[in-house]
Amino acid sequence: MPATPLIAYAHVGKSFADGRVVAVDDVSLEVTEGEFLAIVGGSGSGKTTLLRLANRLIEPDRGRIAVEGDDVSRIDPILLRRRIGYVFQSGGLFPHLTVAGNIGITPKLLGWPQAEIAARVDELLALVRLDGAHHRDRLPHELSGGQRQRIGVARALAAKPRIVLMDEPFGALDPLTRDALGDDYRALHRELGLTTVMITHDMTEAILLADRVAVMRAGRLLALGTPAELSTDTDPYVGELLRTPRRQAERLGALLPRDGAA
Ligand SMILES: Nc1ncnc2c1ncn2[C@@H]1O[C@H](COP(=O)(O)OP(=O)(O)OP(=O)(O)O)[C@@H](O)[C@H]1O
Repeated sequence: MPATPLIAYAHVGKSFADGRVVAVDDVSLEVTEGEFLAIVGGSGSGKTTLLRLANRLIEPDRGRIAVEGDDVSRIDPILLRRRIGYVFQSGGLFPHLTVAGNIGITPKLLGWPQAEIAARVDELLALVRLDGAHHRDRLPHELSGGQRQRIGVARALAAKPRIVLMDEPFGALDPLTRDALGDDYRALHRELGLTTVMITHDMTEAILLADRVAVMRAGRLLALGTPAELSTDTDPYVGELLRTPRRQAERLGALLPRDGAA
């Protein structure tokens, strides 16, 4: 018997503005355990809406969504969100809470003992490669953008979720930091056995990090597959999305010396 998908969308639809804006249009999609799925697509194609339907930050108009086999409409939204880590685009940290306060917020809400929370905060800081003694008591504005995103990841992992949703987590970072964080997160995903759904605008990032890529356009799921599968997709938009990273790599290859030294 095939394993139950950790997230399953079945014919899900969501409109805004009294039905005038169709954000998600009849999307069916299953995310399997241990999978890293990237959602790509242009601005306004419905990526964030699709992601937020999974943890009930947005409610669907049509269709059914199941998480770990349970229909989400029957799970209390607060309890559901404690089961699913969520990483916001800009870190989404509480500005008045320290790093430790931010990371420990869900365990605290879950009633973990203080000592256990403190130990978990240190463990998570080490996991996202930040020095605990240096960072634990800082406020978010005392951190760099990359450090804030690392704290955002640590906070999402605090209550040991099996599923992590990420909305353009590395989009606002410089390319080197973005690359390092992407690689580090991918390693965490594997080590911790997570199931991850990540929105990105960047097809190169999607190809490098994800097992499968979902392409959204005008609320529809246009294509879904491994990068190799998508590279043979006959849809012109998908073809163009896939060709862009290769074309850029070829242009860079032609412009830069082989060893990368200027
Ligand atoms: N709360 C809302 N009220 C009205 N319209 C909304 C709302 N949320 C989203 N939309 C609209 O739904 C469509 C899909 O939005 P969504 O944020 O899901 O797209 P996206 O692909 O994540 O875009 P981006 O990449 O720019 O973040 C857009 O046309 C957007 O304007």
